[in-house]
Parts: sequence; C-alpha cells; structure tokens
Amino acid sequence: MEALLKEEHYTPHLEGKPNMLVCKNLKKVYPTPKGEYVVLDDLQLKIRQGEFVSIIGHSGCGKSTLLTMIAGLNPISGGNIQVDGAPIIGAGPDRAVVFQSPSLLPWLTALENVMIGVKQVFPKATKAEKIEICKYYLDKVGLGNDFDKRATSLSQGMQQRVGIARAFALKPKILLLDEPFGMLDSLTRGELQDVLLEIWQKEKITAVAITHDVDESIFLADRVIMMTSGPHAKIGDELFIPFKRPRNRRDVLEHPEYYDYRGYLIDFLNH
Ligand SMILES: Nc1ncnc2c1ncn2[C@@H]1O[C@H](COP(=O)(O)OP(=O)(O)OP(=O)(O)O)[C@@H](O)[C@H]1O
Repeated sequence: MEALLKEEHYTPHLEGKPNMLVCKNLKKVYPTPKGEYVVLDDLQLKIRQGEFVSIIGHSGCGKSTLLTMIAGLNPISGGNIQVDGAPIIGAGPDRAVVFQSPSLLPWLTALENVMIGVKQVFPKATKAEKIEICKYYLDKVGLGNDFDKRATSLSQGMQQRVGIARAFALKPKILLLDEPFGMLDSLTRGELQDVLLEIWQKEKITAVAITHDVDESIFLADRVIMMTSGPHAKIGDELFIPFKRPRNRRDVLEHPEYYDYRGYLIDFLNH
C-alpha cells in the first residue's frame, strides 16, 4: 500500500515538468451573521504543468471555494495563488471553468456560445479562423453535426459537451472543473469522461477537477487530492495514480491494484 503514496510511481508524462499552479498558505474566510467562518486555512498545493488532479472531500469542506479562488472569481483572504509563476489578479481566460451546469445562453447556437469566449481570446483572428476554432472543439466533443442547434434544443449532456468545448477553445493554461458531470446519467457521464480525457491528452493542459465520485477521481487523474473537513480545511492526503495513458476504462477497472486505490480513498472519506 505504501507504494501507492510515492511520487516515484508517478506517471512519466510529468517528469521534469515545472509547477503550473501554486497555492501558498491559502486562506478563505466568509463573513457570516455568527462571525467569521474560516473555510480554508494554510492550504498548500502545487500542481505541475500537464497534470490532471482530482479533488475529493466531504460536502461543504471548501472544494468549490478553492476552485473559484483559483479561477479568480472569489477573493483570497490570505496567502497567494500563482499561475505559471505569476500571482493571479482576478479572473482571466488562462483559467477556464466548467461548472456542473454549463449555463449556455439559450437563444444562441452551440457555435455562437463557444464563439463568445473565442472572440475575447483571439481578437485578431479572422471570422473564418474563429469559426474554425469553434468547430474544431465542438467536433472534438462529438457535436460535429450540431453547430447550429440552439442551446435550448440540446440535451443536458450535449449542453455540457458545449461547456467543455467552450473551455478548451479558450486555450487556457489551466482547466478547472467543478463537478462537471454531476447532473448527468451514468452512461453520459462515462462518455464525457472519455471525451474530456481525449482532448486533455491532446492539448496537454493542466486540469483540476472536483468530484464526489471516487471512481471518476481515479479514472481521470494523475493524482487525487483529499481535503480535510472544514472549518480550517486543508489538503489532508494525496494519492498518485500511475495507470498508463491513454486510459481505457476496462483496463483501469481490471487493474489488480484498482481496488487498493479505491479503498484508500473511501477510507479517507470515512474517517
Ligand atoms: N458566500 C458564502 N458565504 C458564507 N459561507 C459560504 C459562502 N460560500 C460557501 N460558504 C460556506 O463555506 C463552506 C464551503 O463551501 P463550498 O461550496 O466551497 O464547499 P464544497 O466542498 O464545494 O461543498 P459541496 O461538495 O457540497 O459542493 C460551506 O460551509 C458553505 O456553507
């Protein structure tokens, strides 16, 4: 079991890669009618370029708080966050977020929804180039025949595909995912995990995904980070997942050590 915790068993694609994300002494305090509530305290986290990290922890421990702080959408109370060596100042297209609900603009088509971000990130590109970028990512998520469908006519799974395309089309340095498949049925969830991993593998983006699903956390990640329960939550433990990439669900599930990894995470959550 000890072997599971050692970095030397880490996946080879991260060898020699610098840190892309560093959270140092991170603190978050929310004011409440009963006084200050310290959600995160002295949290330390380093994520390497191209690494896929899953975050698990009990409901309310502060996972979304951490993710929205990294996204620059939630002010930091103490400590700092650096992306690619520079402290973050607010939100920016270098950090794309995929939320549980994609919140597409309903009156726009799939392509137009992706285009909103593309226009901001590639202002100098021609219209044709921008359309090409949108179509490329929509095609990658399996919506090659649905560019012109309005968001309202897309199923929940298709809308989340647009959400993923929209995030990748920004060409971010870090992809932040907050329970991205939480609202989907298990079949669609599995399909979208595969889609996500396929594009991530190709784009070599650093990714951080919050999930409540232990199997999903293992299947997606190079490392699973376990947060302690709040208040004053921090990183409690981490597990390196060395299964070879590209990953195949059946291979992962049939791996002789799979249930050791799963059991380790479930034990953490039960204590
Ligand atoms: N704006 C806010 N003001 C006050 N308290 C807040 C605010 N946002 C979140 N909290 C509290 O901070 C704690 C952490 O919330 P957060 O949503 O980050 O947890 P989480 O781990 O993502 O939860 P879940 O797994 O249920 O989504 C919770 O106790 C929550 O009630």
